[in-house]
Amino acid sequence: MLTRLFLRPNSVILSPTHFFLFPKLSLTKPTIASNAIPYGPSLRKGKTSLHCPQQKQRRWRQQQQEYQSLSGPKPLYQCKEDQEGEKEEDPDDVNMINEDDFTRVFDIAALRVPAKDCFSLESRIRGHLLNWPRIRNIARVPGDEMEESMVSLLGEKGSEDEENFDAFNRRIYGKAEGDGEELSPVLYREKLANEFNSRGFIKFRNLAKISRPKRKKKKKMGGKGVEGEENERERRDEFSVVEVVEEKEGGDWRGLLGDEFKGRGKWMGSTRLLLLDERYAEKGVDELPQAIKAVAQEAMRENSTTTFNLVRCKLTLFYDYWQMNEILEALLPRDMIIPSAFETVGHIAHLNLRDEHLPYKKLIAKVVLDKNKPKIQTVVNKIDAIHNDYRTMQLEVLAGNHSLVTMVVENGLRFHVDLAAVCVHFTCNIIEHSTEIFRCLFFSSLAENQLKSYWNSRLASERQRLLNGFTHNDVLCDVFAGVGPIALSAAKIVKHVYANDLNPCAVQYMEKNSVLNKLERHIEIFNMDGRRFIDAMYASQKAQSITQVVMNLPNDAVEYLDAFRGIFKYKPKDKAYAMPLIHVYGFSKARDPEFDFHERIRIALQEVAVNVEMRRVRQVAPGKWMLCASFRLPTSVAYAHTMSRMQAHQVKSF
Ligand SMILES: C[S@@+](CC[C@H](N)C(=O)[O-])C[C@H]1O[C@@H](n2cnc3c(N)ncnc32)[C@H](O)[C@@H]1O
Repeated sequence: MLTRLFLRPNSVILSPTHFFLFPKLSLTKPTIASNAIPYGPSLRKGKTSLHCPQQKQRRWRQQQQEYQSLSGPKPLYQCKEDQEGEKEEDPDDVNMINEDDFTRVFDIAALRVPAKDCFSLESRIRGHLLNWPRIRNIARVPGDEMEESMVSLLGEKGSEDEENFDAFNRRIYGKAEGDGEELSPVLYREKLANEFNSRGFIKFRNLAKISRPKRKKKKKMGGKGVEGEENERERRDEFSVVEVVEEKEGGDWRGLLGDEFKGRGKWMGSTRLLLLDERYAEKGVDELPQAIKAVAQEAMRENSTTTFNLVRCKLTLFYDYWQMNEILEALLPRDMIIPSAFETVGHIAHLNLRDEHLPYKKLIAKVVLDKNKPKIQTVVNKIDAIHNDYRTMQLEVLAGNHSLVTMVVENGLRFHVDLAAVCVHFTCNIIEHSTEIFRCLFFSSLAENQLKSYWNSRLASERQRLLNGFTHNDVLCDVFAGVGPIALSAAKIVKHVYANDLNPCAVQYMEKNSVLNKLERHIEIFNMDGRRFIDAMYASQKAQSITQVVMNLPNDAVEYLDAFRGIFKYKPKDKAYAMPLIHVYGFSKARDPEFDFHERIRIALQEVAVNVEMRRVRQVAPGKWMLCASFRLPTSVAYAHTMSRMQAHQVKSF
């Protein structure tokens, strides 16, 4: 999977000496005058706060340290972070990110409205609401919540009679309906029995549900059950807090909207805050737009008990609120390109940092990790140029855990990919190095210096397209199968698959993955050179059954097409063999990539393949395309008696 971020020069104005040290900037002043700042939330706006819990904790730690230096003996309690704080400051140290410095407090205004009306009001005045990304326009008011069932027991707001409280009393203490006398235990049990049937409560449906929770809904972490939803809500709310700092007296509202808008002396029912657009932060009631007043008046007319209040609020956005690019913009030097994308393989994020990023690699990785948890657990970066035939390069774990064994799920199948054995650095081959981030990985451990396995998440949709062309009558040959994303997915569809790869580790993983996905009976796996594999397949009885061949080694696959020359040369010509449909991948930098690729196919086959279906898979670098050509093997090639120049060369050198 590719995660895209913004690609733009860093626009934060920081002094060069402060570039990395955004956290060391003044905590009390916004970094830039807010009038120069665009609309919406920004780290360059708002106030930093010394009153949020994290800030308090930090100050407490500072005080502890001061105390230590003054009084000599260490305090009895010293937290782990304090101990770590004694280390010398390392610019590479990921702890350089001080999350508190990303806390911003914004003064805003809000309408305090009855909870039951908040959604309809929100949709009617949406254009005047805050509408900040990831911040809900409707906020809860801590302390004035009451359960719906409790409210219905207490009765409608404003009703003066005591009846509802009697009913409430009766439910709790088991009093009789009319006289309020307490029931005898026998009568009370009988009354309760009437309220049950065999499946649970009749009157309290919700209680009945609680008493019989559905098992599936009991999932804990991230599940979509009741608990999962609650966790999700908590998580979503963690990055921001809305607090009411001042309630405007209702006098103004009374003048504008009627007598009901008076101060909140007693509990008026559950309420919600409708967060108003930032431009109304300092406005009074009479300065609010006519549209808001009209909606309030109308709601008032419809229900005389409805009340509205204009309140001043503090919206605090924490480190968790800001997106990766915003944090990096603030941390990295001015004019530096913000790392724009990373590739993921299971729980691992792979960065391809430029040289200029290297001094900040741990910082960048920490932000990537923080902002993509829990899916991403490890962040790695290429640390060396591609330097051999296999175009291997070394990767370095920058942040998170060092586990590089991961699992990728594609097409409902699970694929184990072992990115390295034990060492922090590991070698990985890529098909082609370019300015673009990371293409294909052929991972291997440094210790063994051999390929581990290959995975390219970017080709998932291409693989799907290919799979759509297979039917259960097909027999497939995957010449360069890797750990088997095409071969194993196809094994679910087609009659049989013959899969091959030169890399023994890839083959080992392909075998493991076939067992893991219970497909071992539908696939036969080989470990040999692609050209030999084609020869072996067509020299055997399997030749007649093969209907499709996939050749996905984009740098070289086309050169292997010569292996198809003469595959049927010893077969009787009168027997009509079905020619396989070949899907071959390749790169082209030519101005006309399709023509160029067609030419290379023609040279390898020494024939012109007709009806070639050519498509551009994706652009892998500026001016460079990955292509896929699908064509039926020409009969003249299959029955050819002359060898291709490449085959002849091979025989000679052998
Ligand atoms: C681009 S990967 C394709 C893997 C798989 N088809 C996929 O989509 O993930 C190419 C694979 O070809 C293998 N390979 C490279 N040279 C080979 C050769 N001469 N014969 C057979 N396999 C080879 C590599 O080990 C690698 O796993």
